[in-house]
Amino acid sequence: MATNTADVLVLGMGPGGESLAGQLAEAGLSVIGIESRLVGGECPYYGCVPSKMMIRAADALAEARRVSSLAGSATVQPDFGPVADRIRVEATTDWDDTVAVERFTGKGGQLVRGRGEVTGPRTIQVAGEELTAKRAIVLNNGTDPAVPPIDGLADTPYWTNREAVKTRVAPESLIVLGAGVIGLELAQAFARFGSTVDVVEMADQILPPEEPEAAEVVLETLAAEGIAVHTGVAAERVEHDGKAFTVRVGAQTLIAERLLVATGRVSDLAGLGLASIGVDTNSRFVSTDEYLRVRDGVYAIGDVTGRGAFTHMSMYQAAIAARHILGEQAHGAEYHAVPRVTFTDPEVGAVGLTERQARERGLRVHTATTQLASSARGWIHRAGNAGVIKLVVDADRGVLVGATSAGPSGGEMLSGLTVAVHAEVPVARLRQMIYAYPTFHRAIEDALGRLAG
Ligand SMILES: Cc1cc2nc3c(=O)[nH]c(=O)nc-3n(C[C@H](O)[C@H](O)[C@H](O)COP(=O)(O)OP(=O)(O)OC[C@H]3O[C@@H](n4cnc5c(N)ncnc54)[C@H](O)[C@@H]3O)c2cc1C
Ligand SMILES: NC(=O)c1ccc[n+]([C@@H]2O[C@H](COP(=O)([O-])OP(=O)(O)OC[C@H]3O[C@@H](n4cnc5c(N)ncnc54)[C@H](O)[C@@H]3O)[C@@H](O)[C@H]2O)c1
Repeated sequence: MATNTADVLVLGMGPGGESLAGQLAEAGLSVIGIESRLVGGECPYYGCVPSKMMIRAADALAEARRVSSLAGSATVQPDFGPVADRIRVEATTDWDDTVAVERFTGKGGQLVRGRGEVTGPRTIQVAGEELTAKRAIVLNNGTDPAVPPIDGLADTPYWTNREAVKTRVAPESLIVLGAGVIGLELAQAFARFGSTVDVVEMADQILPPEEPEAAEVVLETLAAEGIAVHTGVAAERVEHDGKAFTVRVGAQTLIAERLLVATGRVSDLAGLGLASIGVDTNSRFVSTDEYLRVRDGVYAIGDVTGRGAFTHMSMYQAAIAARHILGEQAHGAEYHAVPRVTFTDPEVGAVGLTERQARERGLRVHTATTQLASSARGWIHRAGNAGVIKLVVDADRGVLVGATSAGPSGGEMLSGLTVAVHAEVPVARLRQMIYAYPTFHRAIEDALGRLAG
């Protein structure tokens, strides 16, 4: 068996792995990146970027449909072709990672293509070769779509996000399993292109981890756009007759041209060989310390750490781990102000704890909510003004520990709230700030005024 040695081995080149490997190579370390599919990972080829291109186009259609209530008339004839072209040509170069590979090798890195398996604290086996790390190995293997064991499903040509972003046309009809982030973002985007959409969610609330008030405003908009959302029910059987899917959900039978499975993600820790370094492979995630160390000389970054499956988390952790590997002064990772945005319309921006999470932690909690539609800007905006701001305060410390901004630009509105939660700015100081008129974010001042104390 051939051997190859480098300072650092990076297993999986998702957004964090690619970034870390590049930083270390530029700093002069020898780095081998190991990637079985595409350098850059899920986000640029199957995730964030293509889905947001779909959403950008779908939002343009929705805005055009709002013209009639504001500015005369507009005729809307959706065509998914330009979106499919943009995804293929601009976003993914037809799912070819040559540019990303050259970016990495241009910094001095070496790429080994193949499925790697950890065989010890310093060794990874890939493509018949045993690679050895002199300084560290970094795990950035990410996740794959989870497919629930629903009777009949495995034998059908269902979509996950990976097939959905490759479609050339919006299906006539679509059933989506899972009303989480992926399910809802894609359900609304396709519906705006003319697909008839049913969403099936096992939990009683859509976007289960988020505030119920935010889920409610999203649900109202989805319903107004004709999307049928079935909550608190599970699909019991799936069939495909060569043309259409039939999904049995309780007493109902749903039929559609396509079925999208968006029921969460999984990582195969056992298949990755992590038992060889003492990781519990029955667990969903790999635990790390504040410098992203699993153990001495082994780091993990990204979705597999279970700290939030977001590109910004993977990149944040990559920067900390890279500094630590280089022996530079590094701040440890903090997770009290993790921002996240669901890019539905209304967008749901959220940071830190929800009210439920804060109460589960035993905090004495005050909350306040305000509806965007009744703010000055919301009233002016009119069509598409649904939204809510919710603040969660640790009453004993007088600081925000969580906040949600659902509405038009809910993700952009989040920035001020993220600063407040991250820096633990006292609520008393936030009340003394000036909020520009008439912005959506001025509604934060209204919510602060509604807080007790
Ligand atoms: C549809 C969709 C939309 C999304 N939208 C957003 C968004 O808007 N904003 C956001 O922040 N996040 C979004 N995400 C999440 C985001 O894509 C991930 O959090 C992000 O990709 C970070 O993942 P990662 O770095 O852990 O690894 P990944 O991107 O999952 O990459 C891991 C890489 O490791 C490789 N790999 C795995 N095992 C091995 C092995 N044994 N050997 C070799 N290579 C291996 C894989 O092939 C893959 O390329 C979205 C995800 C999806 C699916
Ligand atoms: N905008 C973004 O930042 C963005 C976008 C997409 C994905 N992501 C990341 O990717 C992760 C995965 O997304 P996801 O939407 O697949 O997972 P998710 O965990 O967000 O949602 C999955 C949903 O499916 C439901 N579910 C599970 N099994 C089911 C079943 N058998 N029938 C019906 N419903 C079922 C769950 O209750 C849950 O609501 C997210 O957690 C997020 O971190 C982020």
